[in-house]
Amino acid sequence: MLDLTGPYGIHHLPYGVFAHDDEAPRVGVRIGDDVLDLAGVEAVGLIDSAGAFGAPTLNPFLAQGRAAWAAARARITELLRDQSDRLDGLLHPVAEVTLSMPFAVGDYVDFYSSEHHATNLGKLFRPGAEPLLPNWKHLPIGYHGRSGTVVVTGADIVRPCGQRKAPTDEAPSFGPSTRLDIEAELGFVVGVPTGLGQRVSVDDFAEHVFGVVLVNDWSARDIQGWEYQPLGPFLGKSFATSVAGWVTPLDALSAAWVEPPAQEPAVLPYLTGSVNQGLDITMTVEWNGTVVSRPPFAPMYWTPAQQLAHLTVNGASVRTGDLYASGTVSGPDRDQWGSFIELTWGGAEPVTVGEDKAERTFLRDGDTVTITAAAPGPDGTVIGLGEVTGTILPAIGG
Ligand SMILES: O=C(O)/C=C/C(=O)CC(=O)CC(=O)O
Ligand SMILES: [Ca+2]
Ligand SMILES: [Mg+2]
Repeated sequence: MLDLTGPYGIHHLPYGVFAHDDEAPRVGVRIGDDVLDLAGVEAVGLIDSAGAFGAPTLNPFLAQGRAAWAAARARITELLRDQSDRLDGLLHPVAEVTLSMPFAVGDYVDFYSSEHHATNLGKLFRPGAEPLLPNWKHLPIGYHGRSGTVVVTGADIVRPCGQRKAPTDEAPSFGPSTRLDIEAELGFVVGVPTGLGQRVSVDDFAEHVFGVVLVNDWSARDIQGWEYQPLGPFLGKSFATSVAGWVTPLDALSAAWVEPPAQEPAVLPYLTGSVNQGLDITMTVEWNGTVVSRPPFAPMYWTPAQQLAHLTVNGASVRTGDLYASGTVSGPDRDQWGSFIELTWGGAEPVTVGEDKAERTFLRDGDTVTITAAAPGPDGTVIGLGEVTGTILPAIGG
């Protein structure tokens, strides 16, 4: 029996790319603990995606736009409700498939939209200075990341090497990062592209963005702390960024929209709109199996629609498969912070993790971090987002 009511029930239907046995990777939709092979469903004539579901990435489907996304979702819902035996052989247990990158990442942008995270990092990176810089409440701060190093959940993360220089060091040194960290984030996946010179208004967000995916923006704080001024993060974050294998369509999140925090001072008109909402999503961060934090997305200061409006206000185009991440999701309370540099306050206050109750400040080789999340679905149901996991491997050639 298919599980139609759980966190991956019929109200959710996230898309991913999977391979089963020796078959080529193709698009599937998750239902409970199973994956429905949508390329197979199309091959037997039960759905029509103009071939998009046979592709090894979601990109062709993402490019089709909101009407096609809605039609596919309606048809898949109908087929699963019928539980027709025509789907026999097209459902595979999730445990028996291999997930690959769900979409080919176009450009990758990382924002910095949690006031709590920005304040904490300001205090840790720039002690004695005003933690929030003067521009922070006027525009969603972000930087362009490295799309070629975005990897899917389960990929091992090799500890990066680089230059670092603590304020007390006389000169920089080179070696494996000793302050390797995570950042729990929510990513937004662009479906419908824009041309050069075109802006996406706050109200047009849902015409362009297909859905959301959990992100772990691995960060080497020692490398970052030395290199980041004045141009921002570079090699301290570009070695790897992990995403979950399942992309949750916005259409599944209709019950999760919430009023975002009030913005004071008032923002410029291009950052306003009649539909400008936050999402009631709560993440769970596990370090070697121990839950160390539950970051809430609802208090994020800048909304995803404002982020996209800002990203395109200068006429920069977006492409199908572009990924923009929210920035680290940290809430007001200590057990809601989305990075270890915050949770251990710069490495000064270790946390206890794992079965062996080991003390940790930053990541050690062999450590595993897993991020999941939950959001309200329609009629009291729950949407489970997940999971993005990665294990740290020793540095190479340090
Ligand atoms: O305040 C800083 O200098 C640095 C902040 C970050 O490292 C955060 C970042 O990558 C953006 C985010 O995830 O919020
Ligand atoms: Ca980040
Ligand atoms: Mg990264």
